[in-house]
Amino acid sequence: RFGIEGKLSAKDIKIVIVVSRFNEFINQELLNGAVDMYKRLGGEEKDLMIVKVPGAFEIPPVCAKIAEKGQADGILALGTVIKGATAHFDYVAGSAVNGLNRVSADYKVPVGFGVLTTDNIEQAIERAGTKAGNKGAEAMSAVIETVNVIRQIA
Ligand SMILES: O=c1[nH]c(NC[C@H](O)[C@H](O)[C@H](O)CO)c([N+](=O)[O-])c(=O)[nH]1
Repeated sequence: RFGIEGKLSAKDIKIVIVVSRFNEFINQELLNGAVDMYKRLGGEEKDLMIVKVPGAFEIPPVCAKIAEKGQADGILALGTVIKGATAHFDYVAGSAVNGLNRVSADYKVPVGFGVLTTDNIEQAIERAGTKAGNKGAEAMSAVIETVNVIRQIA
């Protein structure tokens, strides 16, 4: 059998969004875009849960717990890491992406990567619903599609 691809349908797909508060001016827009996309793809309120954490560094462990308890068909991680004066950016951004890769691999659960890692605030705003689109909406679409792919393989 060849040609597996995932439909862009959120029907009966349980999604948990884990969103961080740090840079919440941006993250609120990523969340708005993600929720809007979920509804547009036919997702229902009852199948969507939103979990807030302090910063991007705390996203992976919470995603791991959600995945371990089998509470979601797909997980969407939303956050914004903006390069500041310190090297903190590298550690936070690196730990977020490495941590999420582990969750996805360890629990075989699709994880949408909606964590912005930008050099400055302008770039973050561009990706949170202005000229470069909305990374939250894009990542939601990607995780929905991937859940539908996985369902055909299992
Ligand atoms: O989500 C972010 N957390 C950030 N730091 C906080 C980090 O995620 C943890 O919450 C904190 O270190 C406490 O564990 C950021 N910076 O420091 O720049 C950032 O840009 N984005």
